[in-house]
Amino acid sequence: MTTPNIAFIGAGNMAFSIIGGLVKQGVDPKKIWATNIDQSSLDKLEQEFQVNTTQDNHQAIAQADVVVLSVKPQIMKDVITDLSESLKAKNPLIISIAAGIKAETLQEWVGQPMAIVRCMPNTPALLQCGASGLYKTPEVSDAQAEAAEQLMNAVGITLWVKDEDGIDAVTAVSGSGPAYYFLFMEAMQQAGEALGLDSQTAKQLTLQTALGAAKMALESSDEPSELRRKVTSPGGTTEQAINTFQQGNLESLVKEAMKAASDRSKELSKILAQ
Ligand SMILES: NC(=O)C1=CN([C@@H]2O[C@H](COP(=O)(O)OP(=O)(O)OC[C@H]3O[C@@H](n4cnc5c(N)ncnc54)[C@H](O)[C@@H]3O)[C@@H](O)[C@H]2O)C=CC1
Ligand SMILES: O=C(O)[C@@H]1CCC=N1
Repeated sequence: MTTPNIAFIGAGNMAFSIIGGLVKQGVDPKKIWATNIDQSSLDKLEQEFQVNTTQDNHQAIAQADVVVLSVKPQIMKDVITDLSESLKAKNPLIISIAAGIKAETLQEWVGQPMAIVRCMPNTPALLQCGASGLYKTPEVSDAQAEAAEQLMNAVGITLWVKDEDGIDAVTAVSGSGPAYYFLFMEAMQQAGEALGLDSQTAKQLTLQTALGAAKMALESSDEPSELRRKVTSPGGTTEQAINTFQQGNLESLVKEAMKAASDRSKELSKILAQ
């Protein structure tokens, strides 16, 4: 892909994953600028990926065709207010990865309508296995939308949502989703240990099983429910485990948990817009 100059403002965990994915995909690290108030985070990025780094957000924006806003939602207002003049002067495509901040709010903080793509990525971007949901404002040109899509395609799959509310759902599914699977892995490893396996054996079996199940679900023409059926012999062992999960209302718990994530995204939109 022809890479634009990209500035990551607030390059912490999530930006680290995206930058790592981009560089591993062959993007020229010299096209990437990363900023942070914390010099040790910048040193790590520079050592691992040889990208340009600076503590000066204005300097990074001055180089950029695309500005990725990747600070925590709670400090976004202060950061944008400070950068408002630089953003207006450069007029880049802005990609915000912050959970729960509406494009309209970002535009208000900049002080004028801007081309904004809201992107909800996830940390497996580091391994080019990310999943991102994208939403664009009317100010985004076709070329800019394509640039945003290409950028995030370099680190995984991208799907556009038509309504901005869709980003709340994407956040609950794939943005936060890796943490749900990690929690499940932790629980399976602990349960394996409780059944007598040593910690390393329980861990390796758990992780390889997660990988194998995800690969099968992705590559098979069968739906996950059918793949599950094929593992579950009538009167066998899996049936006992599945029955136990269902008696514990796993499905409704998952629904409730993901609604809580989506509700928090909506709630943040209201709180942070003030
Ligand atoms: N971590 C995740 O899995 C995901 C995070 N997000 C979003 O990504 C954003 C960042 O999240 P994380 O990377 O987890 O947070 P983080 O805290 O690791 O990264 C933010 C970085 O911004 C730096 N920073 C603070 N003030 C700054 C300033 N004035 N100028 C420059 N840098 C500054 C901090 O030192 C920190 O390293 C959030 O808005 C979050 O909603 C979205 C999807 C997934
Ligand atoms: O927990 C959060 O708020 C962020 C957004 C999605 C994943 N991490």
